[in-house]
Amino acid sequence: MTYRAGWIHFTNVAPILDSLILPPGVSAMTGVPTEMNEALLSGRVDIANISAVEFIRNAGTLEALPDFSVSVLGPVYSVNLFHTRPLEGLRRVALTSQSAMSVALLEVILRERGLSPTLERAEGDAETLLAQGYDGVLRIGDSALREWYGVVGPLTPDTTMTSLPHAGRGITVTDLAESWFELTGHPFVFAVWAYHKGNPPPPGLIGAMRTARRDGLGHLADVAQRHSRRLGLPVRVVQHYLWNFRYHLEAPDRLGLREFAAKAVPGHAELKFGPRPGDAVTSREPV
Ligand SMILES: C=C(O[C@@H]1C=C(C(=O)O)C=C[C@H]1O)C(=O)O
Repeated sequence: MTYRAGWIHFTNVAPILDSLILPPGVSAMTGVPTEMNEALLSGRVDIANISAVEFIRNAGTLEALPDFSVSVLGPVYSVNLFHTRPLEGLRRVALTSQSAMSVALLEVILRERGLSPTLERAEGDAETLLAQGYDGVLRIGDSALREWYGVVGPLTPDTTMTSLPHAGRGITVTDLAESWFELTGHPFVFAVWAYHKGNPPPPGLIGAMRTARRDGLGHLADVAQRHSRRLGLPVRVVQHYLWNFRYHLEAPDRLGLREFAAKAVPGHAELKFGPRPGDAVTSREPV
């Protein structure tokens, strides 16, 4: 029987997915985070990189690969609240329906600051929605990265990219992963690769994913070059964006994930991960 994989195909997963060669017996489809969350939970796919908050909410039935994540320590550049008033003055915030994780993260950040603006689902780019009367717009993924650069760019050759939140054109960009770091000092885990307990991916798929990640991270300049053309962004911006991610769900990432789980989904079931590379079950796989 075919094992069905579902991939969120944002640029931040390119260092893993671009050179992935699926082993025989594995199929793949792609979509935005909320589509992949739904596809995994409804059983239309067997494994997917899903919003970490859905993994936490469904921890009773799901398990995650032990060494794969989309995480950052500090700014992420592509999970952004674009706003025209200070956070304390926000009244109406538009939320993208593509994302579960960023909405849950925004709720935690607002709650920690004692803020409770009206949150509404609304689609469109940040500047259009701001012009329509929203004073905050939450955006994720490639379009959020492009819109961030549209607000703060162009970077000059001596600009460093380490001082968010950024502002420009009357708009402030609050990077939610940076807000999380300021709040907790932990990395923020956006995605994990989850599957239903009892239905783990074939070892050949996990091995192929590890090989692809090693290849992608080893050739990051090429990945950045390719995607900078597609995104219409300078190569150095895309390269910085990509090398800033943490793809291995290491101990600090797990700490951040657990901290987020405690804040966002109190009473959740224990988070379960598959065997780590080197454990008996996967010891035949390349690491
Ligand atoms: C950092 C990002 O992470 C993605 C954002 C997700 C979400 O918002 O639900 C889910 C998976 C991540 O890969 C991004 O795409 O901007």
